[in-house]
Amino acid sequence: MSFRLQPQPPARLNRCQLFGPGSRVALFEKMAKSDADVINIDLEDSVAPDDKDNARKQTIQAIGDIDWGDKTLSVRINGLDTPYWYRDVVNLMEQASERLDLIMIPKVGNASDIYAVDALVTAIESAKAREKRLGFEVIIESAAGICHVEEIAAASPRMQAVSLGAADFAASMGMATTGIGGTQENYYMHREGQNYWSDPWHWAQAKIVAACRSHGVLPVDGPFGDFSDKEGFMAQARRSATLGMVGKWAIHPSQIALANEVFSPSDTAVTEAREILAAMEEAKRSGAGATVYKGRLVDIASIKQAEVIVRQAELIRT
Ligand SMILES: CC(=O)SCCNC(=O)CCNC(=O)[C@H](O)C(C)(C)COP(=O)(O)OP(=O)(O)OC[C@H]1O[C@@H](n2cnc3c(N)ncnc32)[C@H](O)[C@@H]1OP(=O)(O)O
Ligand SMILES: O=CC(=O)O
Ligand SMILES: [Mg+2]
Repeated sequence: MSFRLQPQPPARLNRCQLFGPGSRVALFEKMAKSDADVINIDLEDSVAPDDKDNARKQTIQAIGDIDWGDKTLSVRINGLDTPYWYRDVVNLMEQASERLDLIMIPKVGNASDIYAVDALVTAIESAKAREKRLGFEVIIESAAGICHVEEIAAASPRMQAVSLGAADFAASMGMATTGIGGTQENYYMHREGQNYWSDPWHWAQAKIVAACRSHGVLPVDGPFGDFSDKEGFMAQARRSATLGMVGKWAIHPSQIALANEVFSPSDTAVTEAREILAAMEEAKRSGAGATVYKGRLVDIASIKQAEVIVRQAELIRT
């Protein structure tokens, strides 16, 4: 127990982050018109090395030219282990319009990675008299990243969100799979002739959620590679939402509606949350700390649970 209150994460929607390569300009308008809350233009792994300069130029142009509406606009820069990242940051900060909201830093391993990017961004922001403070989101996708996730979440006041990147994470951990997220064929318990599939991503997700919630940062589930498997995507997203994550990436437009559905509380859930708050108000008036709602215990902790759902519903409505 701590006397410090848990900080609130940024009050913005992050149900779906739609990715598209910075080298595919034809996708930008489609991304802008989509129903995703966050747009991630990628300069990293979906862009071939020979295309990096061109993708960066096109991305900078599109940030200013395209009407991105009220979406959160983010660019994924290259990793700090490449020769590209500093040029990504310098050119974005010197040349892109202030419409840019966030940069996403991939493959972060510790708080010093964030510190290095923060130092560069802060210097350019000041030199160029940029008025809007750029935010950061990062991907946890390595063994080092998951070991240091708490210091990473706390590394800068610019930090807004942390995603789990299942593909690189699996590679870094030496996991025996080429799948990106979801159920893994060989990860099961066996009992009395039956196999029961378990969730290999669970512990990493729970660790990310705890680090984010401790430091007022949004926890997000990353990519689900098989975009033909809608049920698999939904199952993965529902598990993430149940653990406390606020959204999931879409690597194809067919995944946007699925993510929005899972990460928007249903009308029934919102009605129930409001009824719990009303029941607790009534209990408080009669001097009780606990009461019964639909045959089950609700108490002061239930108020906080219900408030999470009501707050989310209000964000969607505004
Ligand atoms: C592990 C990681 O790091 S994941 C993050 C990095 N990866 C990415 O950014 C990849 C993002 N996704 C893509 O590049 C593409 O969706 C691909 C390569 C997977 C598939 O692309 P395509 O073969 O063009 O897909 P498909 O033919 O099914 O597209 C259907 C429609 O959706 C459009 N579309 C495809 N991808 C996107 C996208 N990311 N955003 C918006 N629209 C898109 C297509 O232009 C097409 O539009 P049309 O009907 O007007 O012609
Ligand atoms: O960058 C994302 C991943 O899954 O790797
Ligand atoms: Mg990755």
